[in-house]
Amino acid sequence: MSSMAASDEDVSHKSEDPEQDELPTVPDRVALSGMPIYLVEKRLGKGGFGQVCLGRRLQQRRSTPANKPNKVAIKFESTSSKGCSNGGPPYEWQVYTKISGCYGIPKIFAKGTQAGFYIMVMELLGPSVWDVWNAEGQALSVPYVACVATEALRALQDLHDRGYVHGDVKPENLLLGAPDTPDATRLYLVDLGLAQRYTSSGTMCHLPYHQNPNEFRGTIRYASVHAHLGRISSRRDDLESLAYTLVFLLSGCLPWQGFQGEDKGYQVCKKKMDTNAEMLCLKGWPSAFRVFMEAVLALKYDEEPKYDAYMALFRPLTGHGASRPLTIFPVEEPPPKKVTGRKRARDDSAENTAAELGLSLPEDARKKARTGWAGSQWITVYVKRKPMKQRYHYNVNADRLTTHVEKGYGEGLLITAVASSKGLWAVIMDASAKHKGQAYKLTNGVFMPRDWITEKWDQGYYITAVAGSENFSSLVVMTKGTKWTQQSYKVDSTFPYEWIKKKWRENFHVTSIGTAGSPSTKQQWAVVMSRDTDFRHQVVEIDFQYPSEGIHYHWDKGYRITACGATQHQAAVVMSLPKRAGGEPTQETLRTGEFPAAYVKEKWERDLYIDLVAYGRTVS
Ligand SMILES: Nc1ncnc2c1ncn2[C@@H]1O[C@H](COP(=O)(O)OP(=O)(O)OP(=O)(O)O)[C@@H](O)[C@H]1O
Repeated sequence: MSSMAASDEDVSHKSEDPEQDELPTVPDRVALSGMPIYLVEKRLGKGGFGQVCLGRRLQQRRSTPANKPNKVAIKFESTSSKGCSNGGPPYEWQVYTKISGCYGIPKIFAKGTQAGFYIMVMELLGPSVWDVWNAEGQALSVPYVACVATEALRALQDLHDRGYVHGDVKPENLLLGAPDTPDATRLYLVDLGLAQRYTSSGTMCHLPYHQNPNEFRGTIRYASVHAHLGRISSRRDDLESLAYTLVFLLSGCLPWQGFQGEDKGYQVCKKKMDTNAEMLCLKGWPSAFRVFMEAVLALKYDEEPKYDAYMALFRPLTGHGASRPLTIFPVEEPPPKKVTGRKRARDDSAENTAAELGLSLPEDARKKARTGWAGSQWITVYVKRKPMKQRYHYNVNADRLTTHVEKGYGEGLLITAVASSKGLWAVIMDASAKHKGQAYKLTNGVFMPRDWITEKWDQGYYITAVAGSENFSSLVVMTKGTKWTQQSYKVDSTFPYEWIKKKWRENFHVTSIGTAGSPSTKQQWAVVMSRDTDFRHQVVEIDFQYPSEGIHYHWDKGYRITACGATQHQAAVVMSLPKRAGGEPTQETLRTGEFPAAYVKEKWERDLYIDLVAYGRTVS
């Protein structure tokens, strides 16, 4: 079973030296009911929670029944291991039972307990693709990697059809068959410790989308960006991990290797977002690898991957007949085309296959997919309201701010949203709130002026909007007469999701988000949470780009955006369900390079008013 966030940057990452291991001593023979006795011989491998040993049948038979072979692999997991759920057998057992017979998954002959171990007797396999990659000088040929691709895809297709995602696709979990057997060139997918259902077991419907930022499962090097961001697993995640695995096997490295430190996962995820398919797939490679990568990176949460089309991309690269490095799933193959100029024709065929199979992304979709460069934009959120007066000011210098705000106050307007871009301020004022008073503070180089905020809290004001600039100056707006009964805020260099979860349990909800700093300084988030709001439930969507997919998903479920903020690395959106169901306001969002002055007037004509504004990273 894999650890929660296994780090695997070291190339020589598996020690097989028994001197260095502190693993519990396993029995020297295994006798499970219905099975012959197996003598336990050398250790074949070990993982986070268990060890796998060779088992040799005590009384060997010349011809053995397929379900009681002479040699097996025996996986031992201590009954007190953390990997065993609620003191019961390892979770992986359940998964193996549910998916038995799946293509490319090793056979399980027996499961049982003996001498303080959960024991699983399984089909004996050979070295992993990682071992082969290492033995071959840390790079594998195109035909070899194309075979790995087709076989892994076929196995994943079957696994996904059974309602499971693997959750940890990587070279170490792709094993060849046992050496010196007819299966020695077959590929198997092992380690189902992180496998999860992505459909409900009863209805087989796709599980609803959800993001739990900070929750990570898998292996950092190969994990999908969605896994890094805590989105619940779906089929696209296995395919993204497979795409990274293929690049690793071909090139010998991935651009995000080498990050260290506490925020390694964050740095790796950011680098993945900053790297597009073209950057990963080197120029001389057949285009199938790039086309596959582009297609899987563009998959939606519940979209069914086009496995057959992906396999069709790689098949022509696997070689023919006996020259093929691995056995691949047999399909009727078209005769090889007669071509002149071999390399060029091969590349064209991948592009053509992609187009025929609907894999090529149209140019506009390509632009929306990971572009490989980070860009900041204005995010404005509009809400439908009864006609009212609204004013916006943008590119406002600190010296001019008071003049604009006091003028608005004179007209009976209050500040409802603020933002900062390139040292200048944006302020939205309108007549929507019927509050009893407002105060604001513009600081110079101090993000969130604690003393002033505390003083205003004592006078019955609550923070209703906040923004920060690159040099940590901040604009804090506090309003009197909200229904809230208590307020708390947190300033942190990473998005404080754990703190938010704790406060949710205390009946607080996020009511404002502000950010400050720049990539050259430290970036900071300020999240304000208030008690007794009108919200019933909240979710957070956070990404290294504007989290459109999550926003649309939650809009459909009745959630509306009620807070948003962005640093120059990430954008976060908080969406809420109101306590009173029904009547959710119409909401629209806009992302623009410049402040959307021209669009705002158009929106006003449709009674859509700016509700929230932020400036920060929206593009990857
Ligand atoms: N059927 C098998 N035949 C031969 N070797 C095997 C077999 N299954 C596993 N191994 C070897 O044992 C190692 C550990 O197996 P596995 O990944 O299933 O254990 P794990 O405890 O779940 O590991 P991890 O913590 O890395 O996820 C594998 O990397 C592989 O080298």
